[in-house]
Amino acid sequence: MSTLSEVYTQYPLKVDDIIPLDFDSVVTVPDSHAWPISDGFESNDWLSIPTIDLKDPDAAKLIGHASETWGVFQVVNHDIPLNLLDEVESEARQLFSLPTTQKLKALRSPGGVTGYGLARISSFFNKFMWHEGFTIIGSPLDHARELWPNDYQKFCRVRRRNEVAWFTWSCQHALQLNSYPLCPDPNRAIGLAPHTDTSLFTILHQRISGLQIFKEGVGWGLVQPVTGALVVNVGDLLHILSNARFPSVVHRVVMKEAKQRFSVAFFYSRLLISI
Ligand SMILES: O=C(O)CCC(=O)C(=O)O
Ligand SMILES: [Fe+2]
Repeated sequence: MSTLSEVYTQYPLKVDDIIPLDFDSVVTVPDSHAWPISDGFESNDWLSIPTIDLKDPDAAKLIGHASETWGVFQVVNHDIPLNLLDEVESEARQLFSLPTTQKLKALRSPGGVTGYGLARISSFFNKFMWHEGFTIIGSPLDHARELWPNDYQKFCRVRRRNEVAWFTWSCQHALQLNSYPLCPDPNRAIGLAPHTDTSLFTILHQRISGLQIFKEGVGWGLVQPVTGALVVNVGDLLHILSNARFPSVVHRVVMKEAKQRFSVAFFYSRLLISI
């Protein structure tokens, strides 16, 4: 079986599908980033996805049920310190606030997986998204050195503490930092176009609303941010391994608040333990 890195090397992207817009330099949404108005980005409906307390004795049963019926749920009481989530977001904020020329020093290579750039799904759409991302697999040391030549250790330390806190068993994973800059016309732009994650499952931290889930028979609805909660969604691998018992949830990001939005996603992939 090929690894993700091998597949990406075999199918390199065009550089245009990697370099984000210089968001600070635009006052209107350029045509390249303007999506059809009919896509309903302005809807403010909330979806009441389940919130599960991990200290609840029935948590495992509730997770199974939520995964089958929704493919997505939120968890609270997860024991990941809230100050660590704050610290990771603060590092993301500092990274994305760097001047564009600096960020481009850590640009993902055309056949690469890690570094700064547009979402990998960009090449599947004829419009660009209002998004910039930074992907970490393993150590981000080389990219961090490019971004902060004199102060790269702090970023690596926070990333390492984060990894230790989030990963209680051994598996392949990627950490994705997402930034959705302030947009002059939020109803014409999309943060991330509809997609499913290729992971087994994804764990996401969002503080500001914008994540929407597509629910069959209901349509698009926002996932309400709950302080300290993490959003967990089923990805394609689990969908396949469970013989479609757990649906890989279709989701997107719309521009909802007049603030730059950040999110942190962990993509859990192949488990290295035998089950
Ligand atoms: O920013 C979000 O809320 C979602 C991010 C996401 O879907 C992704 O990184 O795959
Ligand atoms: Fe996603």
